Amino acid sequence: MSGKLATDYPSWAKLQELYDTQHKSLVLKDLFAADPERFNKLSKSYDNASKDVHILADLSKNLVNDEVVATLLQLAKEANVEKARDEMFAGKHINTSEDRAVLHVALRNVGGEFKIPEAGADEVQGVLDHMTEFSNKIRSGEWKGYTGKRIDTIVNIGIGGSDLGPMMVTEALKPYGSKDLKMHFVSNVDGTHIAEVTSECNAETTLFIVASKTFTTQETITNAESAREWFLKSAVDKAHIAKHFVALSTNTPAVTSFGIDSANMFKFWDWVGGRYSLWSAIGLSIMLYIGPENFKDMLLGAHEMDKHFLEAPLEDNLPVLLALLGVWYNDFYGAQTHALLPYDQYMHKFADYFQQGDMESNGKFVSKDGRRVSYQTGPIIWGQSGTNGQHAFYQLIHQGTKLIPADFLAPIESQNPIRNNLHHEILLSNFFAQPEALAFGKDEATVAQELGEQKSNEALLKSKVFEGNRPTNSILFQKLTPKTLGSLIVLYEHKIFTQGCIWGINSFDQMGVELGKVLAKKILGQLGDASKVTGHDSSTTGLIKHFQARRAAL
Ligand SMILES: O=P(O)(O)OC[C@H]1O[C@](O)(CO)[C@@H](O)[C@@H]1O
Repeated sequence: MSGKLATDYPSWAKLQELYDTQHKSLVLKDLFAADPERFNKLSKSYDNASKDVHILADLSKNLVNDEVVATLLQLAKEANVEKARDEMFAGKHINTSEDRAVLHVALRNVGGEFKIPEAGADEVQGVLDHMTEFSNKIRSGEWKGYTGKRIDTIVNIGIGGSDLGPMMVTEALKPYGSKDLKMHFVSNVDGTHIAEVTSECNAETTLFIVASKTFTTQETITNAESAREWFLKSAVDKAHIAKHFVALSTNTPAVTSFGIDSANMFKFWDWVGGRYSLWSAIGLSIMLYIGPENFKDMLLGAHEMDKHFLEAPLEDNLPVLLALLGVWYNDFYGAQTHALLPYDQYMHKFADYFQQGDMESNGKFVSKDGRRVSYQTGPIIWGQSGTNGQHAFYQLIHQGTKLIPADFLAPIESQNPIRNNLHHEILLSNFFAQPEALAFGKDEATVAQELGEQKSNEALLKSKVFEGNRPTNSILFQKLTPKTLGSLIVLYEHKIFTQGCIWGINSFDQMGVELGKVLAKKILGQLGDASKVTGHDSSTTGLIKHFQARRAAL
């Protein structure tokens, strides 16, 4: 990493100048009218070697011209994105604040193609083999619960990266999931979460997966202890825990002191960041559900997108292009957010997943070398599946006062082509229509013509105008298979990496989550006794005391 700030690059100043002098003329209607080849020039195809993953990313509905694109690419060069990328793949300790390598790419290094020194290939394969053997036993019914019955319910207990990835992927790959396993995910420390889930479980046939990289996370350990207490109410004998609790962690001593046999621990390493860990042992719930072969396919799809990121020239490199366009809106247009809008019901957790992936990675105001940056870093990521979002928040995207760049994603083939694909055609009509409406809008003259007599109603006339010129990426993929999903996730992972690199921040630590945790621990020690409530501001003290008084009156 260069240790530079984004503002140190000559292309940064050039982009500002381009924005100042040209943004008023970057009007999609005009840009398309001026260049009939715009779609062909600005849409990029990705096909893997075996031709079973196809992605088309149409970037033409962005507020850019050739000069802006060239300058953005120049920014990637000046920021040494390629060098930083190569350093990540080579195992350099690019997570500088924690002095760690960042090697989630090693977890999907199918066939050992990349030579990555720090990540022991044997160890990675060893854990995959352990996961495979265990998954096969559960899925075949060979693994029995304490009364001799097969496991039919999986409860993954974890939070953040130890929850969101497995949950998003098991939802996305439901068509590949086992019909014999019911999947649950418990994350929130609110007792309601574990209580509601266990109320649907039978202790004799439930497997709890305690997923925590550190095995110290308060929410996860509390939920795991409650699950163990619930389980022992039925099973009584602690020896039965071995058949019903497994752990996914880097922390062997904490796992064994919890009472989980080290043989039932699936290991990973400190070079796997929590929000990049679904490819590791943290993905055990995914493998149990979709089976080892499909899990391997997902890794392969991920690996192939890694290769694309490594090998494609910057101007054809999908993660790099998405990242650069994001920087253009985030830093020059002042866009605060970025919406992820998958038109595939199976991807309904995709935006939730990348809220952590992106915001925990790039929500940083300090550069790698400790300087306060003077520009915007990570955007607010949000969204939900289409067409539901259309009936919730699209009003604001179309006619609100904020610029909201958005990615639309959709499969060409539906997993459920019911009624001769009628639903899918309606869905995709919306997928095509929304970016068109956002880009080209509807002008006052057209509205007036449509209104006829009513056009004299000025307020009505104005309220029906769509200004357009709202940028989108449209990403069409063939079908949401394990391989394709693996590729799509990695597309966004490397987008985040590229942006972090340009902004000069460390995308791989998460210091911003610590302070709240420390304060909560201190407050927990004071909650039981009003006389102990000290060391807070008057608001926090007032709130705690109000809670204590109302609780005491119960
Ligand atoms: O897997 P662990 O160690 O329980 O951590 C859970 C999550 O907590 C965080 O450390 C902070 O939210 C995330 O980065 C991580 O994914």
